[in-house]
Amino acid sequence: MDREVKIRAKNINFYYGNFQALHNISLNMFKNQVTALIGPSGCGKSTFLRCINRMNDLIPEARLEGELTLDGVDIYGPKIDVVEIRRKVGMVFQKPNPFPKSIFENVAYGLKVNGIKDKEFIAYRVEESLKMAALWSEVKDRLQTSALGLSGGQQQRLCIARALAVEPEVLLMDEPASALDPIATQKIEELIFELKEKFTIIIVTHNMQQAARVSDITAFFYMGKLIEADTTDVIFTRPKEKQTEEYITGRFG
Ligand SMILES: Nc1ncnc2c1ncn2[C@@H]1O[C@H](COP(=O)(O)OP(=O)(O)OP(=O)(O)O)[C@@H](O)[C@H]1O
Repeated sequence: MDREVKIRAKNINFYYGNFQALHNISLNMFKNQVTALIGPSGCGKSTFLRCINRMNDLIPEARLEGELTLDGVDIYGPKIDVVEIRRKVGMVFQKPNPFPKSIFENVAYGLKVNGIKDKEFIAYRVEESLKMAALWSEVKDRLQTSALGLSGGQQQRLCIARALAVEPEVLLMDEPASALDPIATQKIEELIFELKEKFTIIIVTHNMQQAARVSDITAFFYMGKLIEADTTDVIFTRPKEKQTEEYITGRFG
């Protein structure tokens, strides 16, 4: 398969003060593929994910070493505009976190923050984004009602639409379905499958079946180290490392 590297991590070390949370992580993440980060609690999956859009910058005493590139450009380079990185690399969190505003305003938010004032364009992007997030048909007649009136699954798809509105290239998802029921989870998984046609997706999940269902590449983290990364099929059927095998067969973690 001809795969284009979208994000390249090379020898990443990450520290919270004196505590080293990531040890020498090197991983290629490919365009239009889903990369799943799996591993037991506290192994550094979310930390690694947050390095990609510089969310960890907000944490005092946090420090990164190594090289992280997006389309070959250093995400931590001196000339980088962090706001632009976060536009290109959108994020969806574990708990749906819509703003206490209307459905429309939630999706339009990022556009307005980016200085877009053209109302017609905003309305067009809101509709497009809600369609991409498979939510449009459920909300098109109530766009001006509060987002907080939506179900948990709908709220999460709204947060995905909000992330998509500013036309990102990469979508980071930190356990996006862990707070949802099985039906809402299935919808999110189907959505991920559709979205990878347009975006590069990196997902943290505790749920190994989910990783197996949605991802092309799986990376197994353990105690801040990347133990093994390979195609999802290889990781789940014939991993090379004993620790990976023990984890995916449920013998620890
Ligand atoms: N803001 C922070 N300050 C200090 N230490 C932190 C911070 N965030 C995470 N850590 C520590 O870094 C390590 C990795 O945490 P991280 O949240 O990345 O793991 P994780 O694999 O995503 O875990 P989980 O699956 O439970 O979310 C843990 O030991 C955690 O306690």
